[in-house]
Amino acid sequence: MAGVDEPGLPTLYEWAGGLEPLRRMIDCFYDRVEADEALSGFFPGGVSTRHRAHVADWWAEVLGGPETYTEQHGGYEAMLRHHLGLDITPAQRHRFAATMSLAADDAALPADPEFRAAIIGYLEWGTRLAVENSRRGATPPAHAPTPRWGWGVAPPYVG
Ligand code: HEM
Repeated sequence: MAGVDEPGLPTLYEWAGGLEPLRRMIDCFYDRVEADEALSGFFPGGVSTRHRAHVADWWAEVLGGPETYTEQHGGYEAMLRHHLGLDITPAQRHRFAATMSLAADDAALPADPEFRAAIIGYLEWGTRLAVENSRRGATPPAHAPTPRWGWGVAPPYVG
């Protein structure tokens, strides 16, 4: 899948180094979540390998990689379904986002400001939507494409 940026720019997926580094980030993230008193309650019994793989596939697709989540795991509709009714609080959202930022460091993802700003932008957006969609009685769009994220206002500087 092409990125959403100007032609010639690498996708965020390519810049990250492909699926393996994203899997590493998600693994580091859920290892932290399992030990986190604010977040572990969402995953009674721990976070399965299957769950970790699905979430890594979601991130890969959003960042411009292969469309595995849409083709094999149910796409936007499945992702949405998993969050309905979770009733995520703002404090839990913040911990989730901060923990993912730490996990990006744990996994030694590229640390340049442009890449990190872009993925944190997606994280902030996605977690805030997750809070809204998880509220009791929420009526989010039933169908939507899997989002695509790009570099936004700060692509890598090419001198
Ligand atoms: C950028 C933000 C987020 C992304 C990209 C994301 C992604 C996903 C995806 C793709 C799934 C489904 C995995 C599958 O298909 O098996 C999922 C499930 C889940 N997510 Fe999120 N999520 C986000 C935010 C959150 C937040 C803020 C929380 C809670 C604090 C949360 C808690 C959960 C839980 C508990 C499940 C599993 C539910 C179940 O198994 O029934 N997520 N997430």
